[in-house]
Amino acid sequence: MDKLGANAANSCPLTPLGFLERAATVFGDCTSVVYHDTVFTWSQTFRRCLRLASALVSLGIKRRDVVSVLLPNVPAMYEAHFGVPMSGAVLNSINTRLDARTASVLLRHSGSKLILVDSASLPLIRDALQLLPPDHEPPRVIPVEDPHDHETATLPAAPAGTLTYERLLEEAGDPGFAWVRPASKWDPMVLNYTSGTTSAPKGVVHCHRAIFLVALDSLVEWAVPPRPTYLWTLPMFHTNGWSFPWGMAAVGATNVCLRRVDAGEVYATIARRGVTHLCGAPVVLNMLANAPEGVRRPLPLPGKVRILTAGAPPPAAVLHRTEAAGFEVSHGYGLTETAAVVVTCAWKGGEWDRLPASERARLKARQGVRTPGTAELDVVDGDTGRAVPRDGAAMGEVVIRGGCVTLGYLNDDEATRAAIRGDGWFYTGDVGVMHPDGYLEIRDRSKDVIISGGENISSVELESVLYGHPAVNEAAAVARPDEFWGETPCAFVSLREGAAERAAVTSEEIIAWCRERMPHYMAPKTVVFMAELPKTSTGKVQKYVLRDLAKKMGPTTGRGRITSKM
Ligand SMILES: Nc1ncnc2c1ncn2[C@@H]1O[C@H](COP(=O)(O)OP(=O)(O)OP(=O)(O)O)[C@@H](O)[C@H]1O
Repeated sequence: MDKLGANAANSCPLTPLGFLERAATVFGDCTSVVYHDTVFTWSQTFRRCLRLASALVSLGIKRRDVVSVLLPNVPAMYEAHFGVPMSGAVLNSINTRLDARTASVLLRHSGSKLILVDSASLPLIRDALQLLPPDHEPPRVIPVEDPHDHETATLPAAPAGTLTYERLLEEAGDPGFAWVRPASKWDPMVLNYTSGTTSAPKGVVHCHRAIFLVALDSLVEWAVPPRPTYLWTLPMFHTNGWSFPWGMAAVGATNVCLRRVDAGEVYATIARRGVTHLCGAPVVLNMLANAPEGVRRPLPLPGKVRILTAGAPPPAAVLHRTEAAGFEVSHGYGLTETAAVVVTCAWKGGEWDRLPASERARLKARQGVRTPGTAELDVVDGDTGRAVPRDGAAMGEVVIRGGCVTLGYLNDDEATRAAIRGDGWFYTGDVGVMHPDGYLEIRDRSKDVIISGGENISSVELESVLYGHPAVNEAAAVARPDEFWGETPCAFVSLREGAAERAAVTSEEIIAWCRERMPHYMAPKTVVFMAELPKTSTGKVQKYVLRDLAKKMGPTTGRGRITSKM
């Protein structure tokens, strides 16, 4: 036994890029990507990705160079997930909703050599490049045109001779290219910036091995069958669409691209294409569930549509409403640093299935257990580093270990050391409890906990009660300074369009609703109505913006309740 181990045949570097080569063999004539009337098969997608990879090499891109993309969910974005790393480069997806200043900071930080840019984002990228320091070599810009989009179609065409994406593939691409395989499973493959919810975005690097593991793990955990029809509602720029660009090649899916996500388009596409699977942050579920009846067509849904939600805590009321609209919802938890969902509320069936719908939603709002591919998950006490009791009450920091964890933050050793510690855990910065049945429940981000009179108040718990109010569309709770208690909860809410209860709702009523359902000290002392809550580009509520607003309102005086409209 002692002499056996790794050998030349069993230790070739793990990479998800091989999924595409296999898909071209198994599913060669089946649809791979569809966007309006553009339809590709798996053998075409494979050849287009090889063309992209070889064209990048011909432009001077080398192993470990960073190649960025600033694209919505169009076919070129899907192809970049294979084509860019098949050239040996590291794929860096930039969020299309960023402003020029942030995009410029990311381009500078990543040292990006080339960027594929959607026509609609060309003005933004031009501004971003102008903000780069004069001694910084700017990335080469390759425009990606979209003949199907009426907004970009009205933009002036690229000047003759411009090397656009399609011309690059056509003129410099070799469909028989021997793609650049990673030299090691640890070779970097993707660089993603965090959403910037709590601090400036950090550059998270993942290797081929991690992406290989999480892509397969996510398919297994979500029980994705062969040949699903997958609707791209989740932006691929958001943590690489939680690894599903690669996973969908492994199962030979039909990838239905969607440039913009609105409820009407999603419902219409589900019916037109026979969609079976889609992913979305809770904000997308809320949009689908709260869409007016005229938009929610056809009713009932034409077939089983499964949604995986992650990215922010889904309130039980939102899960309940989405399932009532006919979707089958799975709930997962992950971070940019874990490349995809690594914890899921694995559904036990049996007794759980027999519970009332609202109780099922409450159970499903828990984040759950580690996925099969994640080695370990725990909640530890910040002072002792020991696991907290599994009593559903003791709070601690959520820690994870496994092949999914990032190589680290690009050019930020201090942040890497703070997150990946000597004790072998990755510290998530999320606060949670472990229930007696071994299921994790996130209570907050450590920076979002409200501390009132020495008691920790979970903003997530309070939000879940607020979401249960029939007139509430969105809710977020933050700390407001208080002269007596230190901090008190301040709720920001937007109201549902057309809800009968909307006209009559008052802040007193919202406060009373909460006080009936939770300990009084946890109920908001202040309620602020807003037309819409401020969100990050990945759809998360920007609590730091709300915290600033709450601070600017000045301290409450302990017992006073102040309400306002914004
Ligand atoms: N199912 C979930 N339930 C609760 N929170 C979730 C869930 N999924 C993700 N999250 C939250 O999202 C975070 C990961 O988000 P992401 O990696 O996009 O960047 P960010 O943390 O929002 O940004 P930054 O690190 O720059 O502040 C997690 O740490 C957690 O707080």
